Amino acid sequence: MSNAPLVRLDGITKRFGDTVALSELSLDIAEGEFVTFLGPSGCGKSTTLRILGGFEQPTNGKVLLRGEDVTRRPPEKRNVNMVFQDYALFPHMTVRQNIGFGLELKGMGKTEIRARQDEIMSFLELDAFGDRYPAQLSGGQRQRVALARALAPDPALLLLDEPLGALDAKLRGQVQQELKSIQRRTHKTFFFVTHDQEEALTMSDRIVVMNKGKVEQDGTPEELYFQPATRFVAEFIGETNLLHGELRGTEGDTAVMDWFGQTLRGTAPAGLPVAGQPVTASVRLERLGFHAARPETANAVQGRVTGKTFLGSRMALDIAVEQAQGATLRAYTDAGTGQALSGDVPVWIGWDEASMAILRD
Ligand SMILES: Nc1ncnc2c1ncn2[C@@H]1O[C@H](COP(=O)(O)OP(=O)(O)OP(=O)(O)O)[C@@H](O)[C@H]1O
Repeated sequence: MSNAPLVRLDGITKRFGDTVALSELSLDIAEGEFVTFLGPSGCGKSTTLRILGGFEQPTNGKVLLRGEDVTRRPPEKRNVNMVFQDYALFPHMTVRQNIGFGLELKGMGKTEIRARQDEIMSFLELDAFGDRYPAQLSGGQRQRVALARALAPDPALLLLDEPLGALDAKLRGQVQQELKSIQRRTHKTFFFVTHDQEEALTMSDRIVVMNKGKVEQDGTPEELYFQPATRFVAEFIGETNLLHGELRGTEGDTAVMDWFGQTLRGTAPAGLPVAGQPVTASVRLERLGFHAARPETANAVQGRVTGKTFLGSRMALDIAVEQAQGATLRAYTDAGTGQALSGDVPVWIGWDEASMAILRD
């Protein structure tokens, strides 16, 4: 069984009465991965986490840990630990006691517990807070104690349910970096749940985008951002241009589409509709380039700047593409280029094939 993935979810369906929270979800997680489950409210993220943790039973399907079926095994017998959004620290226990709690449950001896508490407090820079109670800590420190308590028993898998939700924006960014660095240093497998796409892009090795109880797309942050397979993913992650047109055909990984009389080339996911059908393409704002003359890029159209938004280090431009019946594009450019472009003179806009993903609906 040594080749088995750390976690395998095998055809998990979960129903609550008439609600289908998860529908035949299958997923492997390798040892040491930082996997983020991303999706809108109600898509089944917490339910998946609860099933992995043993707090909930699936209606159908299996949960395997290192190849072993643990579907019916209670949480304390799984070697999996969870960090909750509200941390769930014991208010009447000190930091040291909170960290020791899981170790006592495991039946560790006093000396061993003390050594492990010291080790984990030093690792997470909590040494100075051992005798404090949760109420005497800042939000970020409490978050670290929750993490220390969950890591102390050395679980094979750590489940994190929106653990940064209670932190303000500035602290959140800092704790994101910390959490990522802790994951790297411990080589632990983190399964992180969030509905915040930016957080997912920043922290993860791999993102699983969920929609209505199903996996919408599973890939690296770069793949999901630049090669979204579906319209849902393209719109959920970052800002994008959606170009509505008609599919001309596919040649290997390339798809050719007609966009109001303009022929455009992009990357094609598996399962595209047949030629002649309406399709949507996604191209990110920062992938559009401005040129005085027609560029050599696979895609080039002429347009006029109709609006400018100053964003500090860069500028967002709205462009009307006259050759495409006035359809609009939005692009980011540096502030200097943005300022120099006038709405009176048409400008060429170019982007390459790899920058545009043709989407499945
Ligand atoms: N105990 C329950 N009883 C009935 N329905 C439930 C229960 N738990 C979850 N659901 C339903 O299952 C679906 C998935 O819920 P889940 O909590 O997994 O979503 P989520 O993606 O974690 O959402 P959020 O981001 O809001 O936490 C929802 O429609 C929810 O209403």
